Amino acid sequence: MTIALPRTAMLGVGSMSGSVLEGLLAAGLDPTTVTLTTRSEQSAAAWRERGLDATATETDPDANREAVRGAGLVVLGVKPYLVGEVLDEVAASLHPGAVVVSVAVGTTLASMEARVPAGVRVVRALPNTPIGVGHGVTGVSAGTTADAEAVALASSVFTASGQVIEVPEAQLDALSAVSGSGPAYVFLLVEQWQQAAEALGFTPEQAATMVQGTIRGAVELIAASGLEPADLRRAVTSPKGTTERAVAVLQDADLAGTFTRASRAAIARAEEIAAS
Ligand SMILES: NC(=O)C1=CN([C@@H]2O[C@H](COP(=O)(O)OP(=O)(O)OC[C@H]3O[C@@H](n4cnc5c(N)ncnc54)[C@H](OP(=O)(O)O)[C@@H]3O)[C@@H](O)[C@H]2O)C=CC1
Ligand SMILES: O=C(O)[C@@H]1CCC=N1
Repeated sequence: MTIALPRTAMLGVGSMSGSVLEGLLAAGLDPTTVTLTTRSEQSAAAWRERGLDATATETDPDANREAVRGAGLVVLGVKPYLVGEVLDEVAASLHPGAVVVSVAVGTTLASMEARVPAGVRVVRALPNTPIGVGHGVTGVSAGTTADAEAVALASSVFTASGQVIEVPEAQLDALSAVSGSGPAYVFLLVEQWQQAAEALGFTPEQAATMVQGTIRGAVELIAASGLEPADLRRAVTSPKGTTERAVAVLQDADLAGTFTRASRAAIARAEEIAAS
């Protein structure tokens, strides 16, 4: 698939929107379509080395304003506390009818719409970093002035390299608590499981092969078989066998309750950010 976008400004291109950009480039986006800004010259230089047009605000205070001039699509990839500041900075330079997409958690559509001129359409997106390798999961919510065309354009940025779920904004913090933060939960599981394997006497390399290979294989098996995870689990768990004992220990840990508590903690933090 090759993706075409209107002239696009990406303001802030760190872990998250940098992964979005990687996904777009892998999907065939013409790099000359995009203008990037970062805070530091070091980050901008790293993108320029890859042939992209990138300017740092620390060397050019007009970088964000220049980037959005004439852009039909503006992607905000800065930390939540900077979204308002950056929008105030660029508002007067935004192209009438531009679509502004923020990937920030806890920064509401209302707070962004209040800062942009009439006619500028705002969309929120909550992607996750695997988008950089073609496996993103992104939640998208439309602002009050975002029409179907704006949502389709915003969504195309993320479907280029993964799946998109459109949800009302009221559900976006919860979606973020599942799939936005989710890669961190999986990386933690991998870390802890590899530690456990090493404690059984395996080398770090052997532990990584066993744990990461098993996770990849199991996820592929869910997708390829079309079966429910519970059915596949039962197929591994021989009655009176070894897995049964291990799974009983894991079930004692109340994983569902733990995931629910973890998600609620993330949602509470998103609400704190929105209120700040
Ligand atoms: N990380 C994740 O997995 C996810 C993050 N998000 C959201 O993504 C957003 C960014 O987070 P993340 O990518 O982790 O953060 P990073 O710190 O990795 O990236 C922030 C980027 O913003 C740049 N920046 C800072 N100030 C300015 C400015 N005034 N003008 C232009 N660029 C600026 C930074 O430049 P420099 O590199 O020079 O510092 C950097 O490129 C947050 O709002 C977060 O809520 C959403 C979902 C998942
Ligand atoms: O931790 C954070 O705040 C961001 C939002 C979701 C994932 N990372």
